[in-house]
Amino acid sequence: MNATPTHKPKIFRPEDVDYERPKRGLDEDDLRKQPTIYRDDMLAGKTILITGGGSGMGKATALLAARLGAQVAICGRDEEKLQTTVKLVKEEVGSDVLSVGTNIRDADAVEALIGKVHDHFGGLDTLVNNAGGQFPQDAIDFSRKGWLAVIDTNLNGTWWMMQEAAKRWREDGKPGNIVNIVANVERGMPQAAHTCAARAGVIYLSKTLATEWAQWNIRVNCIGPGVIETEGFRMYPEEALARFHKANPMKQRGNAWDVAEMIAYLASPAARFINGDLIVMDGGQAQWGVVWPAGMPDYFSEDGAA
Ligand SMILES: CCCCCCCCCCC/C=C/C(=O)SCCNC(=O)CCNC(=O)[C@H](O)C(C)(C)COP(=O)(O)OP(=O)(O)OC[C@H]1O[C@@H](n2cnc3c(N)ncnc32)[C@H](O)[C@@H]1OP(=O)(O)O
Ligand SMILES: NC(=O)C1=CN([C@@H]2O[C@H](COP(=O)(O)OP(=O)(O)OC[C@H]3O[C@@H](n4cnc5c(N)ncnc54)[C@H](OP(=O)(O)O)[C@@H]3O)[C@@H](O)[C@H]2O)C=CC1
Repeated sequence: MNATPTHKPKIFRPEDVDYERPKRGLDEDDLRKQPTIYRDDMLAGKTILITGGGSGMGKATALLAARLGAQVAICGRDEEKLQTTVKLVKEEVGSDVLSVGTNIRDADAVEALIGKVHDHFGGLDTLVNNAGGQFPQDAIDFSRKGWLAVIDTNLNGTWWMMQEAAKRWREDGKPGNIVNIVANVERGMPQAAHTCAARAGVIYLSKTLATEWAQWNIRVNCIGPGVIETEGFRMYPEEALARFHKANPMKQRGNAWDVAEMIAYLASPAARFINGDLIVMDGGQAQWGVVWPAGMPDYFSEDGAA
């Protein structure tokens, strides 16, 4: 007997995104006002490369790192978004950000990017793999192209970045530091199975490389954000957004600055003995509940089919 589908989630596609919706997360005015506990020369003399630096957590990290004295490089696919970060940092800190349009899925482009950062700054200290994304959908309905797009971006793209950065560190005999932004996947992620698979891959890749690459003084760690309100939220339906924060016992959303401050810590000398770790920033969500970003199927509701 065929089960009758009772659950028809509204899936937002990029063309459905309404950019006139209320702002999501910290805007530039908010970012300018964020305080930091760190000393203002904490990252002086360090070079940091942030993928996906044109928005959300990547943009917040670029600004914070520049404020702490780092030389900053960013990449992403959308030149317009990248330029908003370049301008923000210039206005706030006065320093120039190196911006290189790059699709991290393209291994040749990634190799060129790492080369440009080395040529421009004379080296790289910390790589932040923040670029990524997915769309909420029941796994059974994923198209092949959709599955491949998410795996290629979040797993393969992150790997190309890690490998190219590490090759240069090994060649130059310089220490290296990698921070991978993943997600809170320990209980699985219904309606985000593609990203869950990719992020779990990155976490265990990172744990493995933390050992394999320790001989070259390269550290590898991950940050697993829970619900962090950013521009990326515009991809989700309002009904889902109204529920996201209820999936953690604090009943709050994190913000891009929370994550930026953790990244800055991992980029600092204070983190020199942290390696192969996953730092979860989810307000306790892992112990509390799961999110259904495209709507919970009736089966799971209290009076749903048993
Ligand atoms: C890690 C959180 C998981 C969420 C679940 C828990 C919810 C907790 C709350 C936290 C919310 C978290 C939010 C974020 O992570 S926001 C920050 C990240 N930003 C994004 O995710 C940006 C939006 N996503 C994308 O840009 C795309 O999804 C993608 C990552 C796939 C980009 O790939 P590409 O550039 O190649 O995109 P295309 O448009 O060409 O699509 C390729 C194929 O992918 C399929 N697809 C794409 N979008 C959808 C959709 N909305 N619904 C169904 N299928 C989709 C499709 O097959 C595309 O091919 P076609 O267009 O030819 O059909
Ligand atoms: N916000 C949240 O609650 C959570 C977010 N995350 C993850 O954290 C990271 C940052 O997310 P957030 O700041 O919220 O969202 P954003 O959508 O603002 O940031 C994602 C960035 O990734 C870049 N990007 C995506 N695909 C590629 C690609 N193929 N090549 C280069 N750059 C790419 C985008 O830039 P462009 O469009 O220019 O290519 C964009 O700037 C993402 O990996 C996200 O999935 C994880 C858990 C929860």
